[in-house]
Amino acid sequence: MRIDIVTIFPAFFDVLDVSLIGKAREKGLLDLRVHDLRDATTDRHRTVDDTPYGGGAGMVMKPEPWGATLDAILGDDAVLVVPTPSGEVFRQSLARELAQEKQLVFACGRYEGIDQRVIDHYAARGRVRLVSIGDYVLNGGEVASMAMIEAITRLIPGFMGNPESLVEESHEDGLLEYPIYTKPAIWRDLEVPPVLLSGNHGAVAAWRKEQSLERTRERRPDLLAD
Ligand SMILES: N#Cc1ccccc1Cn1ccc2ccc(-c3cc(N)[nH]n3)cc21
Repeated sequence: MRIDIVTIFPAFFDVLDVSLIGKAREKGLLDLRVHDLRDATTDRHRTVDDTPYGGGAGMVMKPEPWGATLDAILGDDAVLVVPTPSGEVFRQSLARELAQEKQLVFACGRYEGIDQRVIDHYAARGRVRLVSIGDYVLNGGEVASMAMIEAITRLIPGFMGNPESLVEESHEDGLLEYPIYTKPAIWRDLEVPPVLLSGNHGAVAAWRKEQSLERTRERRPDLLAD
């Protein structure tokens, strides 16, 4: 998979050189490129924003630098992902869907957002997804893109050392994951549930399923509503 990130803060993504994403890049599983939007500006001040038509507070990102940058990097079957507070909510199902794509391009806006004509132009020529990571307002698209990139890339075959660990995670089966424990068997007078020490795999599986259901009922009843 190829992932392109367009941002005015390219250094924000230096962290993607480490951890599993860094290893996936070394293994050739992931071709990740970060682009500085200001490199597509043509004025001395490398201007990327201007005042909004119709008035109002804040600044709007100019369309020209976006057009020049996206024209240069968008492949024919790329998906342009635009983080925004006013998008569809990012869930595990969308992470799984986007993990199947050949190229994702993340457009990280700042200020009050990107001139609408950029979205309209590329939506008329290809696939654009406007995506929110939750009902709260960030200062830009970088944090949202980082969260989505981590959720997506960990689903790429060969990315995680132990693919089994992906199966029983929260949200993979529509439920929250069960409680987990490791040694020691007793810690500060707190014991590990005896079933987990029983060696009875069937009983362990049944207990874990019940725990997932109970946890989901308590914390996220919305996930159980049809
Ligand atoms: N747009 C906008 C906007 C609108 C009003 C006030 C502040 C902003 C800041 N902003 C600029 C770019 C941008 C990108 C994504 C988010 C974002 C995503 C989620 N889930 N929350 N916030 C915010 C972003």
